[in-house]
Amino acid sequence: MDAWVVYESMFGNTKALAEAIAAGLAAREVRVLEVGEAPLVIPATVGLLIVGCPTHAFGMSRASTREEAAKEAPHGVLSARIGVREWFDALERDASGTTAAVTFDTRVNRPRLPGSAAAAAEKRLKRLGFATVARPMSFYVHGKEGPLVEGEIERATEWAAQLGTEFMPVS
Ligand SMILES: Cc1cc2nc3c(=O)[nH]c(=O)nc-3n(C[C@H](O)[C@H](O)[C@H](O)COP(=O)(O)O)c2cc1C
Repeated sequence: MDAWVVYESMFGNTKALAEAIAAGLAAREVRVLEVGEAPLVIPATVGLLIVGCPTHAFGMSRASTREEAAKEAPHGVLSARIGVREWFDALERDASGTTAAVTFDTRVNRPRLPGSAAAAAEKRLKRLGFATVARPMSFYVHGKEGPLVEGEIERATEWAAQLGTEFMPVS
């Protein structure tokens, strides 16, 4: 079984976590895919789908929030074409209902700021028939453009290692 890590990222923080998560799943077949490049059908060989996105306006990004982000990125944003929301709009349902799926997001490190793109993404995956198997996870950045709060890369690697042990045991 393979694992896919599909991410959306404007300034690179969510991408860095996606790569850390792939590292945490070491010894398994892992593909890291930018959401604009991610296929619209998840092959049956994928046993674990991990989807990550930045929190924008208390939820998943929209074209308007990505445009806002682009204004603050003179060299352009990484996910310039679509976000996870639009990918879900086009993604084929999981007919088997057995593909394990987990979501994560990035959010600013401000106490009591509500809203999590990962929680919204989990709901969409459930409606698409995926078997959401772990609670949505948030990782924190210092400001809109980052950087990541110290220790978040390591926390992401450890989180992925636990997911791997639980849902993709290496025989
Ligand atoms: C338009 C816009 C709206 C945002 N809204 C929120 C928000 O509601 N809550 C939050 O915690 N962070 C918010 N942020 C900060 C993003 O979560 C942050 O930019 C992101 O986590 C950085 O990850 P990235 O580099 O992968 O894009 C917002 C950022 C932008 C650009």
